[in-house]
Amino acid sequence: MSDPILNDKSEVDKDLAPIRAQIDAVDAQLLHLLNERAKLAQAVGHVKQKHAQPVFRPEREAFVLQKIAAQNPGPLPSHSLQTLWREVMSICRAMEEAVKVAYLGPAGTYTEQAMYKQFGHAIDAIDCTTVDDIFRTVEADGAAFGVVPIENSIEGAVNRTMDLLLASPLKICGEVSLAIRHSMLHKTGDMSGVTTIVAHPQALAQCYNWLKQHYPHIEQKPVSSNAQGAQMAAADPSVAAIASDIAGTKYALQTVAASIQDDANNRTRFIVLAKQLCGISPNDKTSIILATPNKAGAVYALLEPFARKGVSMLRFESRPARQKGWEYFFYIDFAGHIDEQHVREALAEIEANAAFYKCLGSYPVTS
Ligand SMILES: O=C(O)C(=O)C[C@]1(C(=O)O)C=C[C@@H](O)C=C1
Repeated sequence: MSDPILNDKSEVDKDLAPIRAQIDAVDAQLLHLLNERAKLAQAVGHVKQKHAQPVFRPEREAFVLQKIAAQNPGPLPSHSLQTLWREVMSICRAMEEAVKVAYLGPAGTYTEQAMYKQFGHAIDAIDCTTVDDIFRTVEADGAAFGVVPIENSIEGAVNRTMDLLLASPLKICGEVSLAIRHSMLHKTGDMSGVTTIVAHPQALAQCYNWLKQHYPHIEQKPVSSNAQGAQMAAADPSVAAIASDIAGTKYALQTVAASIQDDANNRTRFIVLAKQLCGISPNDKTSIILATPNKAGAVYALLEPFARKGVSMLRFESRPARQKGWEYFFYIDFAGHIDEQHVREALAEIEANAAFYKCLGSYPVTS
């Protein structure tokens, strides 16, 4: 008697074979077209080299991604295609030149995730131990770009980044927003012998209620990054770490509990630092730092040109000024690009009246 399972299998194979032949044919076309695209990127690379232009053009990539979503006939979701296209552009870019990007390491941090989200994986990633290190590396041309966290939806601004932006000559040429999902990670998954939970102080704060409810008696120890905590947990079973599942996989840890952050909408925004300025994209924002003379109504008066010229403010943060004479520096993000007429006019008036003015750059908005 013939085996029914084998019979079924050959039936399935018979039905699949013609569809798989079509997939093979489509793959061959994709392969050809992707290589054609890479050759064109190489040609772009030669032109850029001739005119000493930077290889990475965030505004052009923003246009390409917008076009992909606008022209997408489906059924593939646009956001998935955009993820794919970021990698395609990353590989094409690498054919022009290997782009060096400094990030807050070690491997497995959220900053690493943000870097790959922005640049794709075909880059030379350089891991740095502090935000200061990233600024220094890019300033000294050790990397063309740096990715640093700037604000978290629960914890607010990353003060060190804000302070360094004030002093550094670097510009902002991009931003990345990342959903932050923390997991409790342990070498074996058995928490009974754990005496210490380690994580970056922001991660400990973001899981405050969950930790109070589940592990109120275990000591919490802040470390310089969640990935460093994951490394510690991998080496010592008395240590558990709060970090991403990606870090867990990287350091061969078990997930004891996933998504333990107190706020389900926990997001961190990162910025991309560079020496280069960014051209106009389909949807830009600009970041500036201001200080006003210390008198009543000064901030209102200083920002009045924004209202008059129709410029929308997106973010307003203050940092205490250390120098004498000013009380605060104001960090302002607004919609638009410095090369747009109405923005240029508003900024010219603001700069003329400010006690301090610094433009950090215009760059494509990302969700
Ligand atoms: O259009 C360019 O300037 C390119 O270099 C091509 C390309 C792409 O692959 O589409 C690659 C890198 C740039 O960052 C932008 C776009």
